[in-house]
Amino acid sequence: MNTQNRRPNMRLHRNLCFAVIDGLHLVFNEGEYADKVIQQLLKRDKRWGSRDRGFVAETVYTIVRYQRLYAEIANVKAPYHRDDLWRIFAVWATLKGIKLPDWKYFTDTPSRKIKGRFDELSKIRKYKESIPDWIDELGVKELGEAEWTKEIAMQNEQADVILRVNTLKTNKADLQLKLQSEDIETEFLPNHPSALKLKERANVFVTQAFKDGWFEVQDASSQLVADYLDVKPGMKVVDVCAGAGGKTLHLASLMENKGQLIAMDIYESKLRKLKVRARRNGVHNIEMKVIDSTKPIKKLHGKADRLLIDAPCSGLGVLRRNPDAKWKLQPEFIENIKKTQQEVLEQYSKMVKSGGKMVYATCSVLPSENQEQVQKFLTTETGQEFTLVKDKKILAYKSGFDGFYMALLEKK
Ligand SMILES: C[S@@+](CC[C@H](N)C(=O)[O-])C[C@H]1O[C@@H](n2cnc3c(N)ncnc32)[C@H](O)[C@@H]1O
Repeated sequence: MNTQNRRPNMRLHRNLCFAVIDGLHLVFNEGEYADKVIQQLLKRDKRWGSRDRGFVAETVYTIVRYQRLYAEIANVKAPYHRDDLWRIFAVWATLKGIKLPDWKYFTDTPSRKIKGRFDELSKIRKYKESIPDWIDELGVKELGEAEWTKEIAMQNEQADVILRVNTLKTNKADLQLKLQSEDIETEFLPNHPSALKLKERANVFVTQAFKDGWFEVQDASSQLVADYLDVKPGMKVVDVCAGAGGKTLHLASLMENKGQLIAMDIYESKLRKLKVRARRNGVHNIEMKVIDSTKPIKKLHGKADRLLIDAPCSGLGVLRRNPDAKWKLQPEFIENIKKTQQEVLEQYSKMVKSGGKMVYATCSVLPSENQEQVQKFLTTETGQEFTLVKDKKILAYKSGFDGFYMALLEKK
């Protein structure tokens, strides 16, 4: 785990630590999203170099990841007073072996006691991995003790940055060279035909290659979804939970910009983001439709060669990217989202034409959101028209990438 990543030579800088404390306050006490908070924090001081920015981002993320463990060791309870946040920070720094400066926030920090408590609590998974009791129980129930223990440990690791090359504009080798010219080293990933992995973290969004639409940032597991749908140029393809279009853009590349790609979502704001991304990617064949009634769906009944249902889910496969989800998720949300998953399968699958195919995917590792949903769907009246061709369950601890599920179904 991260806490054993000791950095004894690191010096703490006051303004960076203040930024971390402010960020933790916003995430823990104001319920803001960690990624948004970090984005804002990094704009705070233009003089910060990449190391400073890295410190702020990584420290906030790590403390959010290990909130329960650190708060327990620091003996503080939410909502956290500013002094409590400093105590949590001191726990993080002590466990990393960082020498605490003589600032007033750190007087009387009991370093030996902190290490002792850490050793004790590390024997208990819900503290060690810093998860609410109910998520721990759910994980064990769904995946079994052994598998869950490994999976949740991996879900606490920092995720690699993976790019997907936009083959409408370039190829992997040229992208690699172009990034190299901007001091960003990458490597290819076996079994992921469009992926490049960054050897070291870097802000890729400021590169010319990104501005020119040569790549998108997309995890390696997520990149397998569009491939799974087996699209061909010229087809009519519907991406019905398109969001901001990570997978829509990939589908457009695989379709070589030929054919019709309909991106739908219940939120217009998300589709607007897709519009901007599509322009940068040089994608011309996307039509966007907001689902504001059953009408746009019914109009497409029996029309699609391919359908992607990238369903809303618990996100329990992507905690590495969204560590705050551990604290934001609620059991009722998961129960409700499972109902939505059945509904979207039932309603949207009607868009697939006879002989057409559909992929149901989630970024969750829970069988109850994945294979069990597909099995349940296959027993319904609509589902009986489909056969399951294949499915893939990706666990982060086995793959090294996000936890994902995808099932390919064919309409008879
Ligand atoms: C997993 S996210 C999609 C991510 C996106 N496909 C991507 O690759 O970037 C699920 C999406 O489903 C949308 N959604 C939620 N309920 C929906 C519904 N009933 N019908 C259609 N879309 C829905 C959400 O707004 C969200 O954008």
